[in-house]
Amino acid sequence: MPESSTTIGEPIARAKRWKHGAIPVVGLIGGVGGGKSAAAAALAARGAFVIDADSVGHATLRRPEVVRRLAERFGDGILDVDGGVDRRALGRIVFADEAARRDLESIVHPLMVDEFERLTADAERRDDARFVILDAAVLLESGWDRACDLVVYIDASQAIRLERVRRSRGWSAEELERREAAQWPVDRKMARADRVLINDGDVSDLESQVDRLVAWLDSAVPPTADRRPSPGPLP
Ligand SMILES: CC(C)(COP(=O)(O)OP(=O)(O)OC[C@H]1O[C@@H](n2cnc3c(N)ncnc32)[C@H](O)[C@@H]1O)[C@@H](O)C(=O)NCCC(=O)NCCS
Ligand SMILES: Nc1ncnc2c1ncn2[C@@H]1O[C@H](COP(=O)(O)OP(=O)(O)OP(=O)(O)O)[C@@H](O)[C@H]1O
Repeated sequence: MPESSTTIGEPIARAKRWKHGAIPVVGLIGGVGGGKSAAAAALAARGAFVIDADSVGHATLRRPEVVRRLAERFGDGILDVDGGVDRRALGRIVFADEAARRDLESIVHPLMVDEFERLTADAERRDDARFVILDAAVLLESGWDRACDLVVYIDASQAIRLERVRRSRGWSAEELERREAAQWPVDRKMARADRVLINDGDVSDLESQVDRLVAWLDSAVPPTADRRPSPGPLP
């Protein structure tokens, strides 16, 4: 009997085709409130392993050494009654002052990147994850796209985004503007994307585009230096 390269019952190692392993890491970007997290939830329901950068950021703010460094830099006014970081108070400072935001990012981003790497390695080890989604509004601004294989942009008009964040988060137009001013213009972000999903309709419309995105991702091949996938809407 010919010698088999694998033993029955032994998992067949998946080939490392992408930057981190057998499955691609897909960065999810878009304007504030455009629906990245909604798209990520639909992708998770279709087998994606989702890394939510906002949640990773929130967990980082709970680390005692981070709380201490932030209080040293921004004062005790950013602490809540329990001595944790009051995100509203910190947000008021950093979305009004670029130097302050850069200081916050220099404290939390390196720790967030460590966590992205840890979670990505976890996902690559699992055999049930179809791809990794890194849902991160500031993916391009922070250079995190360099760790991604592909980038997908979730588009929605400014008016729709404002209506959504007003309803879901109680944000004013000024709050949305302050956060947008801290990010690249939407056109610049979209120009970097390999694929664009239009999220101006209802959730079922978004989900049908996510179905097409998943089919496209399943057949995607790693881009090379001289060959990126042609950017544009889904087929
Ligand atoms: C400033 C903080 C305390 C405000 O907390 P808050 O609960 O109000 O907002 P949350 O973290 O949920 O972010 C909501 C949205 O704000 C925008 N935003 C958050 N941080 C930034 C930033 N550094 N630059 C630009 N936009 C940002 C994004 O669109 C994000 O999706 C918090 O956002 C933070 O610690 N930011 C630094 C870490 C970071 O860059 N996180 C964003 C990862 S995408
Ligand atoms: N197609 C849609 N129809 C109705 N509501 C939607 C749709 N897409 C997103 N929403 C809602 O709009 C709000 C903002 O969406 P979401 O949180 O996904 O945006 P985001 O791009 O992740 O925002 P951020 O930039 O702050 O991370 C949420 O309450 C979400 O449920």
